[in-house]
Amino acid sequence: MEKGGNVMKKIAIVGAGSMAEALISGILEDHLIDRKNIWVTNNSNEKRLESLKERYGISSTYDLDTLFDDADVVMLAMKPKDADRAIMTIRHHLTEQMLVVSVLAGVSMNTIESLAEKSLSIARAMPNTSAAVGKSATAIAINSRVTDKQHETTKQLFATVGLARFVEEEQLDAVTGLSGSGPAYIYYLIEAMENSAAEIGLEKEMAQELIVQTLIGAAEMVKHSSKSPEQLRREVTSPGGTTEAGVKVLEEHGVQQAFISCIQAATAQSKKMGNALCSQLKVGKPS
Ligand SMILES: NC(=O)C1=CN([C@@H]2O[C@H](COP(=O)(O)OP(=O)(O)OC[C@H]3O[C@@H](n4cnc5c(N)ncnc54)[C@H](O)[C@@H]3O)[C@@H](O)[C@H]2O)C=CC1
Ligand SMILES: O=C(O)[C@@H]1CCC=N1
Repeated sequence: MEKGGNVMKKIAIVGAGSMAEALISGILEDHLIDRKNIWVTNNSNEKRLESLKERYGISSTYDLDTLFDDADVVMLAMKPKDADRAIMTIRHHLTEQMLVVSVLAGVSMNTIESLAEKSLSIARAMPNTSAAVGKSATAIAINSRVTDKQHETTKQLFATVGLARFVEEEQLDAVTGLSGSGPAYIYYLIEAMENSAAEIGLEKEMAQELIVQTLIGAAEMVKHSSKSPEQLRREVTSPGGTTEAGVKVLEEHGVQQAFISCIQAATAQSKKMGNALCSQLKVGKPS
C-alpha cells in the first residue's frame, strides 16, 4: 500500500539533475507512488536518464505525449536559465487540472503562467541540497488554484526529503537567503573549524568527526530543548573559562553581525535575480 494513499497517480519530472534525483529517491523511500509512475525527462543527456532508470526502476522518455499522458503532477526541475525554453516546449501539455510543482530558484508563479500562457495550479518550493539525504528544510508557496488535495500532495512530496513548511510567495526570497543557501554557510563554518584543527595540533579526520558530531548535537539541543540558543550558549560558557575566551574573539570580529549581513545579502540577491529573470524572460516582475 502506498503511504500517501494515492496522493498522485503519475508524476512527470522535467529536468533530471541532483534536485530531481533527491526527490525521486525520497518519493520511493516513502512509497508515495509506484516507481513505474515516476517519469523523467531532460533536454539531451540520455545517459543520465538511463542511469536514473537503472538505479531507481523509474520510467523515462523524450516523447512528451507519453510523458504527460495521465500525469496529475508535473515537476519543473531544470536550471532557472533553462526555464523559458523548457516551459515553452511543454506548455501545450500542461492543463489546469495538473499540479505544477516548481523548484526553480527565483522563478515566480506569475512567470511560469506567463511562459505557459495559461492559468495553472502551482506549488513553488525552495528546498536545499540536504534533500539528497532526506534532511532538506523546504518552504513552499501555493497559488489560489491549488486544491486541498493538491496541497496535501505537495506537502507529502516535500516531506519525503525533509521538513516542509508553507509560506507566502513574497517570503521565498528570504527563505532562499536563509535556508536555501543555508547549507553553504554551515559548510563554511565547518571549513573554518577544520582549518583550525591543524593549528591546534589535531589530526584532520578525527577533528572532522568531532566537528560534525558537535554540530549535530547542538542542532538537536536547539530542536529538543525549550531553552533559547542564547540560553544554551550561556550554559556552555563558564565564567573565565574557555568558551568565554573563544566567543569574545567572535564578538570582536563581529561574526554574528556578519551572518546577519550575509543572509540579508543572499535575500537581496534572490530578489535581484528574480527580477532579472523576469526581464530576461520578458514577463512582469513578481507582484
Ligand atoms: N542547488 C540548490 O541548492 C537548489 C537548487 N534549486 C533549484 O533546483 C533546480 C534544479 O537544480 P539542480 O538539480 O541542481 O540542477 P542540475 O543542473 O543538476 O539539473 C538540471 C537538469 O535540467 C535539465 N534540463 C535543462 N534544460 C532542459 C529543458 N529545456 N528541458 C528539460 N530538461 C532540461 C538538464 O539536462 C539537467 O538534467 C534549479 O532550478 C535550482 O534553482 C532549488 C533549491 C536549492
Ligand atoms: O545559490 C543559489 O543561487 C541557489 C539558490 C539556493 C541555493 N542555491
